[in-house]
Amino acid sequence: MSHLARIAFDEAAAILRCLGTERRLPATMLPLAQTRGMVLAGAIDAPIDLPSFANSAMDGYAYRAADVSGDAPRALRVVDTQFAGAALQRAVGEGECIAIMTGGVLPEGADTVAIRENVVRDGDTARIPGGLARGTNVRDAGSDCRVGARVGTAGTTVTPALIGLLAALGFTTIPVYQRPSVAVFSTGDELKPPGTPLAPGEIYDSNRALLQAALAEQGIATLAWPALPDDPVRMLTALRDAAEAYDVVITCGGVSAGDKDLLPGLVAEHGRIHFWRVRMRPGMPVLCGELGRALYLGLPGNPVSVLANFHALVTPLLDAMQGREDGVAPLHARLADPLSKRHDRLEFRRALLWCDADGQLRTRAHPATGSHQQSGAAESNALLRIEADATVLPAGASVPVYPYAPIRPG
Ligand SMILES: Nc1nc2c(c(=O)[nH]1)N[C@H]1C(S)=C(S)[C@@H](COP(=O)(O)OP(=O)(O)OC[C@H]3O[C@@H](n4cnc5c(N)ncnc54)[C@H](O)[C@@H]3O)O[C@H]1N2
Ligand code: MOO
Repeated sequence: MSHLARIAFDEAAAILRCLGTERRLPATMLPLAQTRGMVLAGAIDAPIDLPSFANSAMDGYAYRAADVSGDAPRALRVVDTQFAGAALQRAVGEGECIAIMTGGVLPEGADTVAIRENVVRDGDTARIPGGLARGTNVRDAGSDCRVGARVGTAGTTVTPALIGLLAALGFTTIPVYQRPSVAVFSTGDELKPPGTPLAPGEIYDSNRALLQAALAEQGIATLAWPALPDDPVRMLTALRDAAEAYDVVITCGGVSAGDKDLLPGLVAEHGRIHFWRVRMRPGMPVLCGELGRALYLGLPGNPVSVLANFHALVTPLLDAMQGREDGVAPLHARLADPLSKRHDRLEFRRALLWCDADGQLRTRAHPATGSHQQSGAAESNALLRIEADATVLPAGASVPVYPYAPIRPG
């Protein structure tokens, strides 16, 4: 087998970004409501001013500021009512005002709105308070964004707030990169689906559920295949089928040094290996290659290795395939306690990440370091990156952290 072996983590991440960029998925126009979490495939400029007309920010009375100069109130004649959604009714002349509702078009001539609660209405007259600056409670045309302004940039993630803005601008469809299709397989004779009885030596397949949930968070739905047995013919048949139909095939288990760790040999013989084993912990035995038309990633079977490999390597690959430029980047947090490590691999340690009362991000490594210890992962919310050459880190040191669950106040 000629392939890269035991490479540095950053080299593996760079290879995956490169493979993902080479396999960038096509752009497509999709209805706005379907695009949350996807990546914009082109720049978007505002086709109109927003708001497109000057309007009232409050329910009240629109008038000319020049008519109520000084601090004394003045009675103005109410000549009309302007509702939101109605075309402009009539102009405001000298000594006049128009009752107006929030969002109503600002009548011609008017430049200021006094809120209803501060106005004394008596039949056809309204006593407007003095002292309001011209323009008070008026939302000018283009005060949100101007026609032609760049409101979306290619490579950025579509958020609910952006969807709202684009809807306000009248868009019904936008260009986004397609999401990759991903097939997920767990492998191992010892695996049983949760909910079924276990024979001695058997365990529940938890990696498939973990991977499916992690992919679902990224908007990628996966099929639930039964776990593959450690049988080369059945493995190869299933993986080849998946490789015909999916952009990425992910397996977990069977990539280390055991007698039944068959995947490196199968991929070398029937596909191509880019690299096998990365100097990281956990997740060291990870395998990356190609099968048929699909990219292939073989994650090790230990559940925390799956979690670390998924966030550190799979996500950047999927991001690159979608042209995402605002994806995974570490935050920096201060260590609450000192940390030490005795090996020379880069380590992703499960950690608690929180924000203290001073607005400082803080982190504390979870004591669990075994890659089978899932409770430590479920209790944590971030992966703390400890560089390969670091042995001791003092309390207060700034460290990169990758959140994988919500950050709460401390
Ligand atoms: N002699 C060596 N032994 C091991 C090495 C090594 O380099 N030399 N590497 C160790 C490391 S590090 C890891 S990580 C594991 C990875 O091994 P595999 O990828 O071959 O995975 P398996 O042996 O199939 O499984 C490992 C472990 O995880 C459990 N497992 C597997 N699949 C699932 C699943 N879907 N859900 C829950 N748990 C699963 C499996 O039962 C094993 O306990 O190898 C070390 N050994
Ligand atoms: O590298 Mo393995 O993933 O530590 O347990």
